[in-house]
Amino acid sequence: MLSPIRDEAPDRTSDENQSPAQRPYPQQHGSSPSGTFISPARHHRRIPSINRTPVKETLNASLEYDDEDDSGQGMRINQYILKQEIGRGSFGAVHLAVDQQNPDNQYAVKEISKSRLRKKDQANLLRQPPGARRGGGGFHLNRRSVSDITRAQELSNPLYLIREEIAILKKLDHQNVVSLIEVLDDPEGDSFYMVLEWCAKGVIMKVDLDRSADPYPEEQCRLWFRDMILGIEYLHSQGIVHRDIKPDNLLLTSDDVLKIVDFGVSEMFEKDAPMRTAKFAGSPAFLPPELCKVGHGDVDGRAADIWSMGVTLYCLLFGRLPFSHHVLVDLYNAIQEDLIQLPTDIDPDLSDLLHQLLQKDPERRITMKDLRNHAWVTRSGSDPLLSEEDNTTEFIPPTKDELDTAITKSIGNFMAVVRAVRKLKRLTLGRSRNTKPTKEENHPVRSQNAPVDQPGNYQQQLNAAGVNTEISLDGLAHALPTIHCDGEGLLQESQAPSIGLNTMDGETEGAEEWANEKLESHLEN
Ligand SMILES: Nc1ncnc2c1ncn2[C@@H]1O[C@H](COP(=O)(O)OP(=O)(O)OP(=O)(O)O)[C@@H](O)[C@H]1O
Repeated sequence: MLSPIRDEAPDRTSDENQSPAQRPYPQQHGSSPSGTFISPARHHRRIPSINRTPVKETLNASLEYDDEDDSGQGMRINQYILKQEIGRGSFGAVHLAVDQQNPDNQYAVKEISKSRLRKKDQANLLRQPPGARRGGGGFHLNRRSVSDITRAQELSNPLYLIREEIAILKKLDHQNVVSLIEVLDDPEGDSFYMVLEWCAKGVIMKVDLDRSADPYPEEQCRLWFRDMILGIEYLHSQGIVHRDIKPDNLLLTSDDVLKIVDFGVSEMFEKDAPMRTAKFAGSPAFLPPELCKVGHGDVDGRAADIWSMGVTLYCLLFGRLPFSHHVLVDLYNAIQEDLIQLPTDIDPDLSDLLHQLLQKDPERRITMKDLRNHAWVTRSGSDPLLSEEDNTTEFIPPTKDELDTAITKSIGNFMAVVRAVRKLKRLTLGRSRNTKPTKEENHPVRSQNAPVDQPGNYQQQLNAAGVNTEISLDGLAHALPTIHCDGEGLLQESQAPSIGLNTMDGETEGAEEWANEKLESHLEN
């Protein structure tokens, strides 16, 4: 049941009489003010992350000061040159960084002070009953007892202090969740560093108890809310409850893709576990009513995230918090008891959604399944989101279109070679285009009699056969080492990453089989 809507408009700091949709679009957020928003491709199919490689852990990083650097910072951690500071969290600064070898590659490098982390760790420890978990980050990993963890482990590897956050980020691979690239420890210093995917437009909105912001147009909010749904649905499917969803933890890339960040208070559960938790964590203004009660006991972590999504959506739409009091007790009371205020001219679908998200009773709050199909989210069904199954699946095989349109240069090269192999076989075997080759012939590069096994020879053979391969020598040299002709298979596992296969499932395992299948179907077509 919907809670009643108050007639008065919310108290805003500016443009009191305008509905959010009428307000001027805040240019600093960088999208078209007036254009019709078209639901982006990522809402209709999962885009595999092209450059996803396993997260590196570097325990012997060195911090160098470069006196000649004119960026104002003059610092380098291994290959990362630190540029300007872009923000500050409770454990240190965040810098824009570039790769020394390839300055076009930009990253966000988050510094984490070991001493501050240890202090927080100890404070947490003191607050917990005997036998409870220890360790940093505030996680509750798999709800297992970790009493066997020794101080020696912590001392031997300081990354241990944020092991759960690293574990979570390592596990995740989704277009709406920030990627962790590397974690580095400088054994000589007080800091370690997390190298994250760079989100050029930064925090989506700065709003808190003391601050309001320019609201976004409703359609822009709908698109970002859809990103949020996909990201959080994926997290939940991985057994992760974020626990701190708020505009501060949503960043935008240069092309306006929303990324969820900061897993500092997240909890990870066994897959398919009920995800219930008694932990009190998150930012007060975004806490659900069930966590604002004294002695609240276990609550459903997913429903808690959904409430915070509601508060966040409210902020994006109206530029202010729905419940706002400086005294914590008053804030918690308001969250538990006050009705939300909405403008009278609001789209009824949006009003319905906000009431369902900010439903005080977690048992009656909208579920993710209903949320993804809600009329406001899908424009009454005319703009559906990609299916839950596609969104939460671990391994996304590329579509034929994705392969053929050469998502990456190297996949393009690979497919060009496949086409060339096919042409060459047809010519050397004197087969017509329509004759179906035998199975043995169908695997030219696997065949014992394959024409060549060296890139140079191969090029010669192609040329001798008069094949116009459309492949530059560079391309061939790049792609061919991934193919060998000894009857063992198509790809040398170690080289699979060079054609981007590891990006399909985060590992090279299965790449050979995948490539064989792809080649086979290409040869048959
Ligand atoms: N990947 C990123 N890309 C771009 N900017 C980032 C990125 N990560 C963080 N930032 C910027 O740095 C600021 C601080 O981030 P950080 O995660 O340290 O702070 P925080 O969210 O307050 O964290 P904490 O909970 O640790 O205090 C963010 O508000 C944001 O402006």
